[in-house]
Amino acid sequence: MAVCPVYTTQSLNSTCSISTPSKTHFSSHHNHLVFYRTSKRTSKRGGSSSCVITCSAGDSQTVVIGLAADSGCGKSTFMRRLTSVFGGAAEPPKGGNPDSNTLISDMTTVICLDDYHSLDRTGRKEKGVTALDPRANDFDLMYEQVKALKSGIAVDKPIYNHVSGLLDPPELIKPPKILVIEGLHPMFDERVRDLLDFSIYLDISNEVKFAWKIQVTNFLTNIAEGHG
Ligand SMILES: Nc1ncnc2c1ncn2[C@@H]1O[C@H](COP(=O)(O)OP(=O)(O)OP(=O)(O)O)[C@@H](O)[C@H]1O
Ligand SMILES: O=C(CO)[C@H](O)[C@H](O)COP(=O)(O)O
Repeated sequence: MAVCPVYTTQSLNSTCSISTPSKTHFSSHHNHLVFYRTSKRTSKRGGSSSCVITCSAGDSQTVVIGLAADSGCGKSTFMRRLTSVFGGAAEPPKGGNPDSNTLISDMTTVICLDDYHSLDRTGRKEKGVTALDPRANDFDLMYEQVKALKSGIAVDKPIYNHVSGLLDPPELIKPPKILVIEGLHPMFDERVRDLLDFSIYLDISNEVKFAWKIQVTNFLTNIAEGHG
């Protein structure tokens, strides 16, 4: 399995290319990437190595990228960086639900798979399952909607409201050039997995994960105590 730092150029249909310098490293196996941190590596010639990844689909077809990671492992942070490289600021749908999890930029729409929770917060508590449990997610709807978007058909996607813990009325999602589905389970269901042109897993060690959690907790505590 090849391993190299992510000084990566990706090109889509040879018309769009991105360059994302990062300290994160990845290993490449077929078209699946596993990101992780490691010590600095250099090529045999002494310089940093680089890797070019190409992902393409038919001109009229939406390219679908799946980004999987556990909660709090940097999916949003990674996506913000990725979408900004594709162009334009990523923003929630204009005039829509202020608690929408969707981000739209010039070429890219990022859908959060939390929106396919079939059980709301109370429902999960009653059933004794977490959001990570496949039984708490509607994979049939996820498949139907990702398939429709990939085929150029708009969908009314549900919204899981992280503020209230409830399922809100759906929002209209139009097919973008690049569709990113990010969340706990973009690769769990075989039908959804087969729709992915490119998949990414952020594999964050517990040590780093806990450090980030502490960072967030300290930040929120400071705000709550008025030191923000
Ligand atoms: N590469 C990074 N370096 C340092 N901190 C990071 C990095 N990526 C994410 N973080 C921090 O980790 C925290 C969680 O990141 P983020 O919100 O992107 O994760 P998430 O997977 O989208 O979370 P959730 O599942 O709750 O939606 C944030 O405070 C963010 O600043
Ligand atoms: O972010 C998550 C998974 O990706 C959350 O863990 C899950 O959606 C449950 O959300 P909440 O704790 O707001 O009810």
